Amino acid sequence: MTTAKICGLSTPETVAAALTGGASHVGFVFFPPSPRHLSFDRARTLAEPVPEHVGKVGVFVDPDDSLLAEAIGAGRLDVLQLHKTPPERIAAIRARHGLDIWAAIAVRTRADLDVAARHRELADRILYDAKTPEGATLPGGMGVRFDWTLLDGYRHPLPWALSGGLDAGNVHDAIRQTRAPIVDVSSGVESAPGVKDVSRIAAFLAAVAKA
Ligand SMILES: O=C(O)c1ccccc1N[C@@H]1O[C@H](COP(=O)(O)O)[C@@H](O)[C@H]1O
Repeated sequence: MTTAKICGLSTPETVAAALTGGASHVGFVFFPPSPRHLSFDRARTLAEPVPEHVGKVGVFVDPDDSLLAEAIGAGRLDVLQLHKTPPERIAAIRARHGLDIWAAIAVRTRADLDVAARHRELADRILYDAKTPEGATLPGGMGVRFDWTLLDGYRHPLPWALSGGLDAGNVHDAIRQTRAPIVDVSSGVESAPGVKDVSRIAAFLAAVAKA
């Protein structure tokens, strides 16, 4: 069965929608250029109602130790999702914080998948995400999708998850085609950048449950 992470939540109402709809994970972004960036106080409030069985994922872009320590404490994080973070830094973060690590791999071509294999001993899960355009402010959360057929026949080095441009209209096909164990969405359940929409969250989670 495929489960779902709803990422970039920033209000109690949308966290509640994710929990009611059966999300396995909720994502909190700690990256100031993002419209989904959270203060530590806001993260503390949002994490409060999340039950034990739902994973709280912090999303970071090559974070330093003080950001990680504050965010982990405020958001009571279970998982660190790391974008654009060099492998040796991932290893150091994992050793220091002892939390599950999801290494985000930016994918546009088959060659990009080679990066995933380098994380075999370093991460707990690979998150295949679409590569955003050259010069983009964000390495994710832009609704960009990659060619899912690149994963056909690919021997995954680790447990994995799929993200990039998913929404309620395409997630069924994404799951059927890739057999992703976890699907991850951000902009596909928004009405504007950074503005999550409870009905889109419900529709996405219903589509995942049906797939
Ligand atoms: O969402 C963000 O603002 C963000 C910022 C920095 C790194 C990653 C970010 N989002 C991640 O991007 C993917 C895909 O998003 P989308 O569904 O295509 O909008 C998702 O894993 C988010 O966690």
